[in-house]
Amino acid sequence: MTAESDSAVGVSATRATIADAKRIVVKIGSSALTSLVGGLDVGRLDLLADAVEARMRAGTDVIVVSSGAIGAGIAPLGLTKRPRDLATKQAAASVGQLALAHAWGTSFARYGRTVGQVLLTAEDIARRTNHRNAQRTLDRLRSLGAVAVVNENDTVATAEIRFGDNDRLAALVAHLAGAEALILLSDVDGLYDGDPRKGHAVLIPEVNSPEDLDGVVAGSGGALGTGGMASKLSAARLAADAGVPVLLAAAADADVALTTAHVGTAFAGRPVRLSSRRFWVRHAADVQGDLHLDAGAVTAVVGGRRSLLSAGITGISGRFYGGDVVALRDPDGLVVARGVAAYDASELTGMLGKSSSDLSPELQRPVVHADDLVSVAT
Ligand SMILES: Nc1ncnc2c1ncn2[C@@H]1O[C@H](COP(=O)(O)OP(=O)(O)O)[C@@H](O)[C@H]1O
Ligand SMILES: N[C@@H](CCC(=O)OP(=O)(O)O)C(=O)O
Repeated sequence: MTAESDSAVGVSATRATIADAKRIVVKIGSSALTSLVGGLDVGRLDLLADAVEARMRAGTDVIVVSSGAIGAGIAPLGLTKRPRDLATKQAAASVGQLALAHAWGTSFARYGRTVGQVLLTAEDIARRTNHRNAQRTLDRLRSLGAVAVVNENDTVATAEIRFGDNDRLAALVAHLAGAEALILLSDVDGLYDGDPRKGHAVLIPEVNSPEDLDGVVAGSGGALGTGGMASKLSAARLAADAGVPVLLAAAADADVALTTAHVGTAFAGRPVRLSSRRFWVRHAADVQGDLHLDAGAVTAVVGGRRSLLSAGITGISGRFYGGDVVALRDPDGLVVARGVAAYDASELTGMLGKSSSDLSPELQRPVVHADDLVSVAT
């Protein structure tokens, strides 16, 4: 089989997985749902609800992640462009979220379908107990036949604890909900090798490995979008780690995207997904402190996938407790891995640089066990 036909098989396999998935997350970007002059585009929203309803009737559980709160709040507040400061963004979101939820509710009511609004902060996903709460709410909405419409809880999220963009939120929700596919709908019809607004660019139909992204320039978003193409690529990587394939397509093609998936760019999921715990360590958890490693420990942990022992730690920073996630830094200060610390920072202070035989028996466990450790490079 030639390399070309191999990749053709890859194309149909990923798209078939997306088309056949029994649980999916569909994320709609602000750029597709709102405009600066017209505000919320209710006609577009109806078409999206039509496509989601059709897929649900075909037997798939669908969770919607809808951006657009800030975009929908701009005109009613008499603003003329997307605000930049946090307080005005939050004011716009508080006005716009009401309009957005109402529009989704009205649109799905055409089918007798009930909508549940789920507003999440990054903390709701970073803490494992909150994480389970969100999971239970989504599960119960599904079992009651309602469709969940998720957005970031913009009015309470501060700059430090934001998801940053809804592409990332959608990928985290896909993991949390055990979805088998993620569909990102935007104002662009797929991934191009460069920003299509800036001149000639070529559509990339399939991304099967990081090498397929060589030379791709992921530019910024439009006047209303948040992260541009860079945030979609990092969300696709995050979803791939959870074994979830991603389709990036235009919202105008939502019907095709949600039926055959024969449109846009398809990103393959990892064949071997990270365990739920390691996924959480790498992508979802908040980092509470840092461990500074010597060169030998970096090699053992990153290259050899071994547990981190106190002998290889030269310093610590931050106030963390056993069970918290910490960043592991190399001698140049670069983060090379993340892991769950087995000890409190206060206990670790007296253990630095000591080999296990110099420590009392209760302190001889690894500082970060290999099962709780994820390199940031792989
Ligand atoms: N390499 C690229 N391929 C496709 N689109 C790109 C690329 N680089 C930048 N873009 C721009 O990213 C925009 C989509 O991002 P964004 O505005 O954040 O969308 P959304 O609101 O759907 O999240 C598109 O309008 C497109 O012009
Ligand atoms: N929570 C924000 C969405 C921020 C965001 O990520 O927007 P987008 O890049 O359009 O998906 C809002 O509803 O306006």
